[in-house]
Amino acid sequence: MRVNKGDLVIAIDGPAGAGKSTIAKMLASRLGLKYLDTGAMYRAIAWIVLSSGIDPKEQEAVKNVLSPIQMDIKTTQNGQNLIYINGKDITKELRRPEVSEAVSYVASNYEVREFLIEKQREIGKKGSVVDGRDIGTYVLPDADFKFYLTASLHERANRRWIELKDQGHYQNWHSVQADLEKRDNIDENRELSPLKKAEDAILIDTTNMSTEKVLQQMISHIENRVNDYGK
Ligand SMILES: Nc1ncnc2c1ncn2[C@@H]1O[C@H](COP(=O)(O)OP(=O)(O)OP(=O)(O)O)[C@@H](O)[C@H]1O
Ligand SMILES: Nc1ccn([C@@H]2O[C@H](COP(=O)(O)O)[C@@H](O)[C@H]2O)c(=O)n1
Repeated sequence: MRVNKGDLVIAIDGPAGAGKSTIAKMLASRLGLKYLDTGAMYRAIAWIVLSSGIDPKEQEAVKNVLSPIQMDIKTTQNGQNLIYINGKDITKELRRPEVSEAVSYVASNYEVREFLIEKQREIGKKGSVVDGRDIGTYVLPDADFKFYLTASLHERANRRWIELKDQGHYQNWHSVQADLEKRDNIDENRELSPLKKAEDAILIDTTNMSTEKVLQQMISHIENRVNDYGK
């Protein structure tokens, strides 16, 4: 384990809508670590693919969008990651339904993963909470703490439906559930670093837990191990 508390690396993985980014942001803020949302990075590539009129399933065409891209990530005061492509902030585009629909196809592309994973390792290697699908298994396998957050599909669909409604996007509840299920299915079955719980990750089923309770459970685990280590 990294000796300095400020250097800790914490990986959070799990299926879509499990609460990873909500919890990762809260944890980073409580522990004074930086937060990295790797899903936003894949979404940014998916947005570029769509904006270029490319079919997200066209592997060859998708990889060609990468070479002219300069991706920069900044973090706001409230912990949100802002994604800049060639100097332009595209963050508000990333949660569009068409991006959500395309992103898992784009994320199955070998070159896309290589391109982003190199950046993720560089940013996440010290003092960070990183959320995604393959952080504990592949991106940062030597993370000090690994958590795998999940919740029932029904509960995740409820949460996402409420979130969209609060943002003024009224979507059919069944289509929200179907989107999550489809994305999980592609993410779990792709060849390169699929969505999977790392063997040494702590599984937390958040179906009936508040965000505060999830956070408390994670913090107690971290503090117990950090304190034991210091003895
Ligand atoms: N324990 C919880 N109880 C109730 N609502 C929650 C809980 N955790 C997260 N939420 C809510 O569920 C929604 C989805 O959470 P969040 O975006 O953090 O999930 P995610 O795993 O990062 O999703 P994705 O992988 O799709 O980006 C948000 O509206 C969030 O406020
Ligand atoms: N480490 C990761 C993170 C994300 N993905 C892909 O991006 C999609 C969007 O992620 P969100 O967390 O923003 O929902 C996700 O469904 C994956 O296809 C990934 O492959 N690896």
